[in-house]
Amino acid sequence: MSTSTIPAKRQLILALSKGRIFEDTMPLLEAAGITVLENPETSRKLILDTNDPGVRVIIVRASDVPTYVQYGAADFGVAGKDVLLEHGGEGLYQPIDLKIASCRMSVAVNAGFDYETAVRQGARLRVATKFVQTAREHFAAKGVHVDLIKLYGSMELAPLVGLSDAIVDVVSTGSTLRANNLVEVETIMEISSRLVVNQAALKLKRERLQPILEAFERASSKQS
Ligand SMILES: Nc1ncnc2c1ncn2[C@@H]1O[C@H](COP(=O)(O)OP(=O)(O)OP(=O)(O)O)[C@@H](O)[C@H]1O
Ligand SMILES: O=P(O)(O)OC[C@H]1O[C@H](OP(=O)(O)OP(=O)(O)O)[C@H](O)[C@@H]1O
Repeated sequence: MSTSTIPAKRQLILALSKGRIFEDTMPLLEAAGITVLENPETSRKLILDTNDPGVRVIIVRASDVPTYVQYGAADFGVAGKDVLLEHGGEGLYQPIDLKIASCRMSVAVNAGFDYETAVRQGARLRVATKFVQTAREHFAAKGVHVDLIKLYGSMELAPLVGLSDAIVDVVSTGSTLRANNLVEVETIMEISSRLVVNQAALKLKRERLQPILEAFERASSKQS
């Protein structure tokens, strides 16, 4: 059956990012009976077919997943809590914590930097991060004055070359911090990835979406 014979309200588009989110979402899709027929690591295609002619996967940057879903260009997607907090969640229904791509959001500094004393003495800190909303809220709640420097990657470099006193970044094994002689001084929050659904799609395509959401929920609760 070609996609053109499937009514629009039965066609679904899922937004995923390459790498850990794509890989960790595959078993959940399999649990819903959906197999992606192409591998984004080896193919340059951005729209991937599945064994279900009514379901396609689009490959976008991790931080762009909420935007595609918010505007309805994708019906649903998978995004980290870190990314969702920066986006704000407008237009998104977030029904399931998939408990994949688990990590934590932390503050880290150069091994020699006395963060506690700097905070206690009311120093103004320069903080480099991709997660400016989360960092702003964290330091405001602590009453710490910060100048935030927006970066798009490799945050760990910033304190090493004097761009910042501290970073706010995600940490999993801690090996990137250790390799760069940085220490974690505060955990801001635990992070995992969530299923996000376009609010209009949830109403208009509920019949098609519901069984997939239920399969994701069952499969993710088995993983935890
Ligand atoms: N080291 C890690 N271990 C486990 N989960 C992680 C790790 N790093 C990031 N994550 C989680 O996985 C999600 C996707 O990470 P990924 O590295 O694929 O994208 P990114 O490079 O951070 O995003 P972008 O390409 O938009 O800059 C993150 O939003 C975060 O929730
Ligand atoms: O504590 P660890 O296990 O070392 O993980 C932390 C690292 O993981 C992420 O980077 P990633 O591997 O996703 O590379 P990226 O920054 O290029 O996305 C994050 O930005 C840290 O650098």
